[in-house]
Amino acid sequence: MRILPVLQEVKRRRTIHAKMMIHAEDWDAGTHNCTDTLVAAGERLHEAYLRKRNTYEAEKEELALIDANLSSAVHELRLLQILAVNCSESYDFAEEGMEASLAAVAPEVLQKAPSGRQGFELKAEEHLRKFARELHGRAQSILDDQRVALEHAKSAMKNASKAEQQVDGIKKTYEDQKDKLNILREAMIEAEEEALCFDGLLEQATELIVRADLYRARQPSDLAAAGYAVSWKFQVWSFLHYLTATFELLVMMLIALDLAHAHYWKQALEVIEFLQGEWTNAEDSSENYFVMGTSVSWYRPKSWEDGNEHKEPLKLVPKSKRRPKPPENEPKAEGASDPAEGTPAIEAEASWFDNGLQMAQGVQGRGLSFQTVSTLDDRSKNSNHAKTEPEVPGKAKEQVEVELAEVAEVVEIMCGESKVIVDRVVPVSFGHAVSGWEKEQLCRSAKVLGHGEHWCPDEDGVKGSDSGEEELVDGKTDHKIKGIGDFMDDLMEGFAELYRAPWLNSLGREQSAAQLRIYRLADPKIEAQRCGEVGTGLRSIFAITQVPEISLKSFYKAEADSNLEGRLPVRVTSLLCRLQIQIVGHLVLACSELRNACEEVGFFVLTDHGICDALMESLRKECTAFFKRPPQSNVLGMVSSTDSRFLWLDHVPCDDGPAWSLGPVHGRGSMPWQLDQEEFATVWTAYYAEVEKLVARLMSLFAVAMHLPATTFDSALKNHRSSMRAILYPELAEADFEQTSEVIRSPEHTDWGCVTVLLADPEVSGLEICDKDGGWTSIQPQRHALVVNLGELLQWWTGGKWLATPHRVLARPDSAGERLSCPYFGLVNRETLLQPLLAESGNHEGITAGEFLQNHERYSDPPKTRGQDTSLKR
Ligand SMILES: O=C(O)CCC(=O)C(=O)O
Ligand SMILES: [Fe+2]
Repeated sequence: MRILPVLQEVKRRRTIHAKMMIHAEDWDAGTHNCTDTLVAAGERLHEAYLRKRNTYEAEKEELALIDANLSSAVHELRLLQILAVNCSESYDFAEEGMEASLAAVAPEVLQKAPSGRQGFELKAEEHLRKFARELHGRAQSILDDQRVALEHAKSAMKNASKAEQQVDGIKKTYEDQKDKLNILREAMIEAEEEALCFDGLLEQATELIVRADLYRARQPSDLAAAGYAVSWKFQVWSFLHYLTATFELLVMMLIALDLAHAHYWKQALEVIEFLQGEWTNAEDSSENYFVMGTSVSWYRPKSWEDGNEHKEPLKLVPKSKRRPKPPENEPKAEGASDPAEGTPAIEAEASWFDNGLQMAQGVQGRGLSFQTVSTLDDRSKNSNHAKTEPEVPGKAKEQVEVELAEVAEVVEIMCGESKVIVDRVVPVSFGHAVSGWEKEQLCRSAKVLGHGEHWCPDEDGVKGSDSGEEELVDGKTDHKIKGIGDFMDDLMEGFAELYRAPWLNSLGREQSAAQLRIYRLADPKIEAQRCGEVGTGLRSIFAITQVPEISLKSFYKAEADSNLEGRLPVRVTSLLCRLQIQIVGHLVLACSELRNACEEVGFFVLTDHGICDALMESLRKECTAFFKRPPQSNVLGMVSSTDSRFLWLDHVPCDDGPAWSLGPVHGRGSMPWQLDQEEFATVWTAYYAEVEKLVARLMSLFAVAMHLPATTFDSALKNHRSSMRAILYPELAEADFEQTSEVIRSPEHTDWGCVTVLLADPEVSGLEICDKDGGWTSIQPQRHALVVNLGELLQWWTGGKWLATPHRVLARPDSAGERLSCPYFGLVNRETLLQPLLAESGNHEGITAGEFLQNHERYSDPPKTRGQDTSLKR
C-alpha cells in the first residue's frame, strides 16, 4: 500500500475536519447569540404585556366608572326631565293663577322646582345655543351659496344683454332682408302677372294671326263667287264677313282722321297713301267689277296743303277684292249661271263663309266689336238700279247729310231696333256710299237678320243674285238662321262703344270739329232719339276741373303685344294684320290722351307707369330716414331760420361719379354733400334708372303724339344730365297758422327742363297748379301714381303749344304734417338744337338746350303771379 496517498487523504480529512470544527464553533456561537436575543425579546415582550395589562385594568376600571357615571347621569337626566316636565306643568299651572291649589298641592314641588327648573333651563339654553350655532352655520353656508349664485346671475345677465344686442342686430338684418324680400316678392308677383298676361296676349295674338292668315288665304274668286253664284244665305255670310274686313279699314281711317283733325295733314296723307297701297281708287274701275265691295269715301278739305290736286273724293276699294274683267261674251256671274260649275264652288264657299262667320263672331266675342259696312257697287253703274249721287267736296256738309240718310236707312234696317249715324263734317268727311241695288240686297238680308224670319234659297239655290229677284220663302225651316238679330245688335253695341272711346272723343274738340252721333231707337217707327252727343260732352273735359289721369296700361299692353321692345312703330306697316291695328289703336289712345293733357293742362297724373310700388316705397323710406339722420337735422335747423320752408337733397349724375348737394344753406343755395349710406344710394340710383327709362318712353309717346317719329328725342336724351331731388317740408306748428289759413311751402314757379316726374307724398297734399283763369287746382296725393308736368324748355321747343304750367306747394291746417316729395327733372343734353317741333309752332330761334337754360329768363314766359323766390325755378 502506498502511504503517500493515505497520508494525503488523512491530511485532507484533517483539513476538512478542522474546517468543520471552525464551522461548528461558529455555529455554536451563532446559536448562543440567537438564544440571547430571543430571551431578551421575550423579556421585553413580557414587560410590555404587563404594562398593557396594567393599563387595561386601569382603563377598565375607569370605563366601569364612566359607565356607572353615565347610567347615573342618564338616570339623573330622566329624573330631571320628568322633574322639568312636572315643574313646567306646575309652573304653568301656577302661572295661570291657580295659586291656591298650588299652595295646597305643591309646597314640596315648589321647593324642588327652582333647582329642577334651573337644571332644565341650563340644558335648554345649551340646546338652544347649539341649535342657534347650527342655524348660524347653515345660514352662513346658504349665504355663501347665494353669493356664488349672485355672481353667476350677474355674469348671466351680462351674457343676456350681449345676446339681446345680437338679437337686435339679427332682427334688424331680418327686417331689412324682409323688406328686400318683399320688394323681390312683389316684383316677382308683378313679373308673374305680366308673364300670365303676356301668355294670354300671346295666345290671343296667335289666334289672331291664324285668323289673319285664313283671311289672307282666301281667293278673290271665292269672294266674287259669293256674290254671284251662291244662294242668298252665302251673300248674307259674305256681308257679315265684310263687316269684319271693314273694321280694319275703319280703324285706319279713324287714325287718319285724328291726324287730319289735328291739322297734321302730311301725316294723315301718309296714312291715306298707305291705305291706297292696299285699297285702290274706285274711280279707276275699268278693270273692277264686284258685287259687294267695300268702300270708303274720303274727302279732302280745301285747307289741305295739296287740296287743289285732289278735289275729287277718293273711293277706296280693296285691291285684293278686284278681279279681272271677264271676256265680253262670258256671263257676268259664271258661278251663278252655271249650276254644274257652281256646285263645288258653292260647297267650298259654304264652308269658307262658315269660317268667316265664326271669325266675325270670334272677333265680336273678344270685344273688337266695332264694325261698319260701307258698300259700293261698281257694277251698279252698269245696272239699272239707282246709284248714289257722286259727292262733291265743296259742299261737304249737305253732301254728308245726304249720305247719312242712306247710311241710316241701311243700318236701321240691318239692326231692327238700332240706328247709327256717323257724320264727320270738318275737316274731313267720312261717309258711306250705298247704291240702290245694294240697298235692296241689304234690306232683304236685314229683314232676315233683324226679324229672325225663316229664309231659304230658291230651289236651285243660285237664282239670280244679281237680278235682285231673290225670294224669301217663309215657313221653310231647313235653313233657319237664328240669333243673327242678336249678333247684329251686339255689333251695334260695339259700334256705339267705339264711338264712346276717349281717343275718338278727342276728335270733337273744336267748335267746328267732327261730330259723332249715335241714335238708338226704342222702336223703329219712333223718331230717332239722340242718346249721346259726344262732341258736346267732350268739351267739359278740357276745361281744367281736375288734372287728367293717364294710364300707360294700354301702351305697355301694345308694346308687349307687338314685341316692340320699348320702341314704338314709326309707321304702320300692314293694314291687314288685325293685331297691328289693335296696337295702333292703343297707341293712338295713349298719345291722344297725352297730347290733350300737354296742350290743355301741362300736368297729368300717371298711373300704370311701370315703376314698381315697392321701389317707390323704398325710396320714400330711405329719404325720410336720410332727413332724420343727425347731420341733416342740424341743417334742418337752418331751414326754419330762413324763408324757405323745405330742405332738399340734390343728385346729378356726372361722368366722374354722381354729385350730391344739400340745401338750402343760409337760406338758399346748396352745398356739396357726401352720402353716408350705401343702402340709400342703391335705392336712389335704382329709382333714378327707372324714371330715366320712363321719361324716355314718355318722350317717345310725346313724339308720336306730336305726329313725329317715335325716335325723335332719342339722340337728345343721350348724356342728359337730368337731376333728381328729395324734398322734405318740415311739419308746421299751430303758431304758423295764427295769422293765416295757408302757409306757402314752395312759392309759385315753373320747372325749367323738359318733363318733371314727381313722386309726391302719398298722405300730405299741397301741390297746386295754376289754371288758365289764374285759379288754383290741387292735385290729390295718390300712393301709386306719379305726377308729370312739362318744363319751360319743352314749352319753348313746341312754340308754346305744350304748356309749362305754374305750380306751388301750400300747407293748410289739415295738411301741415311733414311732407316728402321726390321730383325727377328730366332734361335733354345741352347740345340739343331746339328747332320747332310742331309745324304750327312758328319760326322761333333755333338755339341749343344749353343756351336756353343759360339764358332762361330771356326765353321763358314768366307766369303772371310769380313768387319772390325765383331761385326756386328749375
Ligand atoms: O313738392 C312738390 O310736390 C313739388 C315740388 C316742385 O314743384 C319742384 O320741386 O319743382
Ligand atoms: Fe316744380
